[in-house]
Amino acid sequence: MKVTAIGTGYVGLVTGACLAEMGNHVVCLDVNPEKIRILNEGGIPIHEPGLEEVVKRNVAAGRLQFTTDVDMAVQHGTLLFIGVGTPPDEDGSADLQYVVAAARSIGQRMTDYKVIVDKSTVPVGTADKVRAAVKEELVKRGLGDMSFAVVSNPEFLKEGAAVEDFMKPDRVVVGSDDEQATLLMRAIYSPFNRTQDRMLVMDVRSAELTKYAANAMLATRISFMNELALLAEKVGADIDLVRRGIGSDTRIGYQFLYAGTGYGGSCFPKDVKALVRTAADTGIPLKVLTAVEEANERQKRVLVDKVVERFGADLKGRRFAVWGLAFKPNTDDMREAPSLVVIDELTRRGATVAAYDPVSMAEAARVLGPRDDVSLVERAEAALQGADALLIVTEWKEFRTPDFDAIKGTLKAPVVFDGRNLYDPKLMKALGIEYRGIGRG
Ligand SMILES: NC(=O)c1ccc[n+]([C@@H]2O[C@H](COP(=O)([O-])OP(=O)(O)OC[C@H]3O[C@@H](n4cnc5c(N)ncnc54)[C@H](O)[C@@H]3O)[C@@H](O)[C@H]2O)c1
Ligand SMILES: O=c1ccn([C@@H]2O[C@H](COP(=O)(O)OP(=O)(O)O[C@H]3O[C@H](CO)[C@@H](O)[C@H](O)[C@H]3O)[C@@H](O)[C@H]2O)c(=O)[nH]1
Repeated sequence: MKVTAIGTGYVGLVTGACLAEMGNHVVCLDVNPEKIRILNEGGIPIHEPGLEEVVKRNVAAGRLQFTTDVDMAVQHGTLLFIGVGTPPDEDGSADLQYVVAAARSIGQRMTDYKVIVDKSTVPVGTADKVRAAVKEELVKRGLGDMSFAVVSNPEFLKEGAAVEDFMKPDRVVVGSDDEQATLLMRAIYSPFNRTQDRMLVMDVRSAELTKYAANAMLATRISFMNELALLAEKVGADIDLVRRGIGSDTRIGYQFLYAGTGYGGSCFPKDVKALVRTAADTGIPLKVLTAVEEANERQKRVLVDKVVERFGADLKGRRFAVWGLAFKPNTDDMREAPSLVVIDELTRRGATVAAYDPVSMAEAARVLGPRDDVSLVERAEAALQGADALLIVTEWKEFRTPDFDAIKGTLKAPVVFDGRNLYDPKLMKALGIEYRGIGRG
């Protein structure tokens, strides 16, 4: 099939590459010429395990191309996947300007039947807005009768595992009110659907809400555990044992129950906000979700609260090693990363920071800019030099079994604040390391 992916970010590029891998002919369009230049020169603008191989293979096979040429891209696809950003607006609602712009650019150029697929995370009712924008452009061209469909197909991939998630989805949600479009969606997803039928076809509004419901549920689990971790500390319990204890109940399950430094990334924070906003506008305030967001804001500060408890509120003259800058492992993405709050809170109190991350050093340099109070170092051990304590913010694999002797020998005093509960408190005690995790009373 002929497919166009509009937007070559995490969602658009992964969608385009994975659909090409299944034999489709895919054109990926972006308005950012720099991204398209990198892709056309064989590079990948984001860090995503396995993506480079898929892209290279399909470019070489002539099934995948990248362009800024909107005319060509719109003409090419029968299915046009919109995967552009939907950042939070000032009031927390999703800013739909990029989605609507993409829709208009289709309406301004299409000459035959198209299925326009909303893959971006968008509030209920967006498909109607997309339909109206396309129609308006067609009417301007005197083509008001031209047939097209708008389908909702929210994406559930996780960064750091995007290719794997796309290739082996738990489910493919399709919101469609158009029979022909549903058939085409079934066809495009059939290779991902072979062992069992993973496709859930529903009405458009339910599909749009499903995406927010999934992220909100996962964020709720995390905030719930983070709050419980605060309680565990006070009552002398260990949140990790509590996690195992409840996760073993199949009704609860083990996933997304890790207490930490708060959820970050480009999705949970903005999607929780947007759903809270939609609900408030509708007159159905979501009280649980409002609390989820508040708990998360507090949680991002918990690690520094522990530093303050140990070293005092005035951190002038202190230096801290920070391990982990990306919002989670296996990505270089720092959008809404808890590390940014940790660094801000430490430096605001007068401390200096030496930070290390296995892949997001370039992104960190871009996001943080040149600063006297933050140095980005090339090796984890280098961050420890002259530091009063180590703070672990992201649970990269290479931090799981570090050289504890080196940590002890290099820090000014052996103090570790572990925002991801990577180590056994008993082991740390035995090693003579002062250790503070999350929720380990
Ligand atoms: N990142 C994720 O893990 C993830 C997962 C599921 C859903 N989503 C949702 O998917 C959407 C995209 O997220 P992302 O992380 O891939 O975004 P991103 O910021 O990485 O990429 C968006 C891309 O769209 C491009 N773009 C903007 N307007 C355009 C236009 N009119 N035509 C062509 N290209 C245009 C931008 O230049 C950018 O390259 C969001 O709604 C997000 O909530 C993201
Ligand atoms: O037990 C857990 C699990 C996750 N997190 C944090 O939660 C955030 C989000 O993690 P994750 O969900 O793995 O990453 P994302 O790439 O943001 O993926 C989420 O957001 C995407 C965009 O909507 C969805 O497609 C995915 O299904 C959804 O998991 C990160 O800061 C994690 O550190 C925890 O604190 N504890």
